[in-house]
Parts: sequence; structure tokens; C-alpha cells
Amino acid sequence: MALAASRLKALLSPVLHCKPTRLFARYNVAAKTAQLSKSGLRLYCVRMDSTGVLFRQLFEPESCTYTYLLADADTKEAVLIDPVLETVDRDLKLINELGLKLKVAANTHCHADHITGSGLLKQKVFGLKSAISKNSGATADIMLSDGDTISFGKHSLTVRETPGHTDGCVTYVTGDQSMAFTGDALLIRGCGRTDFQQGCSQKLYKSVHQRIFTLPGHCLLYPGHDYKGQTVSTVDEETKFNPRLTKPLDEFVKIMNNLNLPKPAKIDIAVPANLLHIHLPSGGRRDQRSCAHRPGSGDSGRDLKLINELGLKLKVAGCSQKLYKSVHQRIFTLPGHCLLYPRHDYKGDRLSTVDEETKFNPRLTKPLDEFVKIMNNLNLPKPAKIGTVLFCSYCMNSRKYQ
Ligand SMILES: N[C@@H](CCC(=O)N[C@@H](CSS)C(=O)NCC(=O)O)C(=O)O
Repeated sequence: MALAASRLKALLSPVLHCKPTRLFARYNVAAKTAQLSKSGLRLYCVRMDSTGVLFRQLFEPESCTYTYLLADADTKEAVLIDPVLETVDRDLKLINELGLKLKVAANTHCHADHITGSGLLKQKVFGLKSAISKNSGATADIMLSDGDTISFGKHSLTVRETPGHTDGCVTYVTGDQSMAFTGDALLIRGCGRTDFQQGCSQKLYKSVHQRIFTLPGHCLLYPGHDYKGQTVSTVDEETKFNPRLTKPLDEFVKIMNNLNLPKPAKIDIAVPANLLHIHLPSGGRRDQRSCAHRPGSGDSGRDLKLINELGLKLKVAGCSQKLYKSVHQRIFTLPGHCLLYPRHDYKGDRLSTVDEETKFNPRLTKPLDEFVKIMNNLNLPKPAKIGTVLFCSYCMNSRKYQ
């Protein structure tokens, strides 16, 4: 019993050791053992202050990602920061159990190591809005800029742009500046890597020093990941003990240039999926072509293995009916003289016109049923890189997302 109590105290120390400011004296802090993972015991924190912010820190063990749930205890309006695809059902169960109304799924950035849960959540929660920085290159219902706020009941989160790990990284700060959700800009005693996705050590250093370390010293810092079982820190702690960011800029840059971290295992899938499907079919950009241009496409065997491991169903087939409707309603309705530039051509034709295609396209001038038959009998070999490239159309077609 005594051992359990001392262990709990040790686990809670980052929270309990915060300066007991007037604000914190009002916090009722409790913690509950939540999950066991590779790296040991995990917590999720339960905090409610007298102003009525309900808070949960949730953990996804495979990518070591933290998802944060914040809600107004009176109105029950809630925001979920950085949901992960694999834990959407767990998060929704908790949200329902607590009787909350999830309003916004807010991403701190376009993740490279896991697929955001925003899209799937949008399928499951009527009226839910996704949010991400306008600098992220991704699409969402709410495209955030510095200083924007996300409200939940009488509470809000303010957006601070903190680029460096990626161009579109933001930190969400509670209205009273008692908590900040730093995504991958600042990790506990660490920081996000800067070796891909527009990463820039100089930018990251400036972001952390100017936009995070300038918050009140007692401000609790909640990172996007932790790989060692740490759950929370404070501005005071990180300005004193962060082994990278307490260094002068030139030393920081050297450290970052020599991290030699392996690429995240899911980067080839996560980045395109997150860029294109921050919100999935209910309105996201459905541009399959873009997938081919995302960095890192390559090992389709590995990607297929991962898709299987994730229990996803790869359904790469398009839908002839949808395509027919799209072309007839959205392309053939353009002016007859409109020049059409295809994405690919295998015969050397570089352009056509609406007039020409409506008259001479051997497939699309046919009635729908004939078109479907033609399409079902093309018998083309699968593109060599299908595992990587068409992951995105998987997202568009899988029943899971429809
Ligand atoms: N092994 C993990 C990826 C670990 C990793 O690279 N984490 C990123 C954040 S997710 S892109 C990072 O910035 N780490 C910084 C650090 O110092 O660890 C995987 O394969 O997913």
C-alpha cells in the first residue's frame, strides 16, 4: 500500500511539483493508471478546476502519441487535440460516457508518424469540425492562423504558431495560460525533429523561445508525444532543464543535425493521408493525383503489410458510376471550347477540349451501363507502386470511411 502510494506520488510529481499559484491551488488533481505500454506505466491525468474545465490526457502506445480532451463541464462542449485513427473508438466511448458534445478535432500539425483521427471522427460525430494550421498544407474545416481561438463553452484555446518541426505546427494555449499543448514543437526535455516536412532547427528554436518559453513559468506543457513515460512539464522546468533548448542557437542546430533518428515507420502513409484527408469523404479534397507527389513513396510491400496490420481494407477500385457522374456533371458542363489537360497520357495527346471529348471519348460518350461494363473489363495490370500511391484512394473508398 505504502509502495503504491509512493509510486503514484512519483508518477504525479511533475504535476504536484508545480508552483502552487493561486490558480493551481484551485486545481483538483487526480490521476489514474490508464495503460501499459512498451515503456511501462502510463497515466492519464484527470483535472478539473473550479472554473469547470474538464481535462483528460490519453495515450496511443504504438506511436506514443498523446490526445487531449478538454471540455466545459457546464455546457459539455468539448475539443479533442490530436486524435489518432486507431484510438478514435476509445476516445468516443469516453466522450459519450462523460456526456460531452465534441465540437472540434484540432490537430497541432500534419503528423508523419500516425494518421489523424479527425477524418474518422467526422464520419462518426455529426457536425464535428476538424482544424489545422493554414500553413500545414492539409485541408480541414477550420484553417487556423496565429491568434485564432477555438471555443468550447465558456472556455477557449488560443493558437500560437510554432513552426520548425513542420511549417504548420501550432501550440494551443488555454485562455488562462495555465496549459499549453505543444504538439511536436516542444517535447518534455526534448523537441520535435527537424529533418523532414519543412523542418528547420532555427525556426523551431525561435518558436519555442518566443512563443512557448514566454508563457507563465507555471504553465503546464503537454507534448504531442513522449517516448519515456513522461506526461507533463512546465515552462519553468523546460527553460531550466531541456537539454536541447537551453543551449545557444548554434549548439542547438548542431544537436538537431546529429540526431540521426530513423524515419517514422508510417511516414509514407501518414503524411499523404493527413494532408489529403484531415477530413475524409464528407468534404475533404479528393485529389488522388496529389498522392503520387508526396515524398517518400517507395516500398509498396511494406505499406501493404502496414495496411494489413492496421486491419484496414485496401479497396483500390474506383467507382465507375461516380466517375461517370463526375465527368458528365462537372467536366462536360464546362464550355465546349474549354481546354482539357489530363494528368497522364500514354499516346502523346497533350490536351483536348470539352467539345471533342463529349463527341469522341470512346468510353464516356456511352450510356452509363455500357461505361460500367467497359470499365469492368479494362484488365489493366496494377500500377507497380499501388501500395503506396493508392493508399489515399483506399481512404476514399473504404467502407470504414464512408
Ligand atoms: N519511432 C517513431 C518516430 C519517432 C520520431 O521520430 N518522433 C518524432 C515525432 S513524430 S514525427 C520526433 O520529432 N522525435 C524527436 C525525438 O527527439 O525523438 C516512429 O517510427 O513512428
